[in-house]
Amino acid sequence: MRITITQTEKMEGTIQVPGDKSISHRSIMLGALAQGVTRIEGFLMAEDCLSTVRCFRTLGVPITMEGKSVRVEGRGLYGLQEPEDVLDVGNSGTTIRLMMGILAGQPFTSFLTGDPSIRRRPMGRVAKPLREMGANIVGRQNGNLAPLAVQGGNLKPISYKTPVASAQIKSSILLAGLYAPGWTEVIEPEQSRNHSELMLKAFGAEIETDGPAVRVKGGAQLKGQQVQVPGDISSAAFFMVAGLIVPQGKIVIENVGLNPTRDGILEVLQAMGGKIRLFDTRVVAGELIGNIEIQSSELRGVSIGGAIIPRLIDEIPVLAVAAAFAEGVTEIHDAAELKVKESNRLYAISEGLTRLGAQIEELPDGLRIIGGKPLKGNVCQSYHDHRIAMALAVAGLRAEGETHIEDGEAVNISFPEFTQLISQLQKV
Ligand SMILES: O=C(O)C1=C[C@@H](OP(=O)(O)O)[C@@H](O)[C@H](O)C1
Ligand SMILES: C=C(OP(=O)(O)O)C(=O)O
Repeated sequence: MRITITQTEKMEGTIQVPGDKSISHRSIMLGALAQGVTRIEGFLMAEDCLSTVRCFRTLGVPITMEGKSVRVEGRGLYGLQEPEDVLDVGNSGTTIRLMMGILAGQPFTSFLTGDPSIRRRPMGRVAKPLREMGANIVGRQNGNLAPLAVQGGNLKPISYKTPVASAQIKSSILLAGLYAPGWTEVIEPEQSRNHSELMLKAFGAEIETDGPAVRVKGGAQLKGQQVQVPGDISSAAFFMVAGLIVPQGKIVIENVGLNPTRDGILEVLQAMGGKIRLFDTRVVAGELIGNIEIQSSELRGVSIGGAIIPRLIDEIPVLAVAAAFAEGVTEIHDAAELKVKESNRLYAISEGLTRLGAQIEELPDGLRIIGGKPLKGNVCQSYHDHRIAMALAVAGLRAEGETHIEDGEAVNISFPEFTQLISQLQKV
C-alpha cells in the first residue's frame, strides 16, 4: 500500500493516539505469568502487540479481546505449556527479546522466529546474559540471529553490566530473573525506559532500583492486575512534529504517557523553539499522563547525544524531519542503535529526506541535518519500517505537491490509525 500525502497549510483539532506499545506488550506478558485475571484497557491493537498475544496463546494462555479491552487468564510463573509450534514474533523486537527471557526460565524447549527484519536483528545481546544464567540458546551466528531455540530451566541469578542502554535487554534479564533464586541485577550505561520495573512491582515482584542498577528477586508470586494503557508518546511524536512544521498548526493530543524515561522528544522539540504546552498532567496507575498542545513554530537546530538518546530512541526519525525544517544545523550523536532497528534508520531516514530535497548526512553514530531547505514531494521507501513511513509522511505535509511512501502498510506495526488521524486534522 502506498501512502500519499499532500502539502498542507493548516492542521487543527484534538486527537488521542493509540495505547503505548511497550506497556501493551508487558501487560500481556506479566498477565500471562500472574495468578488470576489481568484486565487491560486501552491496549494497542497493532501488529506488534498482536504478535505478543499470538505467542502467549501458543504457550497455552487464554486471552480474549473486546474492542481495546483485553482479558488475560494468568497461568502463574510455572503454568506455560511447551509450544506445539514455532513462536512467530512477526516484526517485533520487543516480543522476541522479552520472550527469550521468559522462555529461558521454562523447563521446556521453544523455537522463535519472525519476519525478515527480525531475522536480521541482533539477539546475541540477550542470548549472552541468558546463557550466563544457565539457558541454552541455539541459532545462526552462534545464537545471534533468529530462528532461535531456547532450552530453559534451572537458572541462576547474575549481575550483568550491559554495554548498550536497552530496555529490551534489561527487561529480558529481569523476566528471566523471576525464575532464578535470589537477586538478579542489570546495570545500564544510561537509563532506558523503566516500564518493566514499574509493572513488575505493580504485579507484586520485589524490585529495587539504585541509579543505573535494577534488581529483581526470583520466585515472587505475581498477581493479576487492572492495567490502563496510556497513549503512546512515540506515536504522539509524529503529530507533535506535524503541528510544529505546518504553517498553521494547532493540535491537542490527549492522554499521552509522559514517563520521564520516554519524554526526551518534548525536551528537544521545546529546546528547538517548539511551542508545546502540557496540561492536565496526572498519575494513572503509576504512569504520568497528560495532554499536549502544539502550535506551529519557527524551529532552530540543536545538538543532542548521551543520556537523552534512550529517552527518545524511537523518535529520532521524526526528529530529523523537524530538523529539516529548522533554521541552522542539527546534530544527533550516540544513536548507532538506530542501525539495528526494523531497518537501518540512520540510512533510511537520510535516504528518504534526501529524496525530498533535504540536506542530511549520515554520521557513524547519528545524523547531521542542515535545516531550512524547501522540500519537494517525491516517491519514498518505508524500508518496511513503521517509524520511517510515518516520519516521511510528516515531512510530506510540508513538501511541495505530493509525497508518496511505498510499503506504507508498515504503519500497522504500531499505529494503524495514523493516516486516518492525519486526514482528520488536515483542514486545507
Ligand atoms: O522495551 C521496549 O518496549 C522497547 C525498547 C526500545 O528498544 P531497545 O531496548 O532495543 O532500545 C525501543 O526501541 C522499542 O521500540 C521498544
Ligand atoms: C524499535 C521498535 O520496536 P521493536 O524493537 O519492538 O521492534 C520501534 O517500535 O520503533
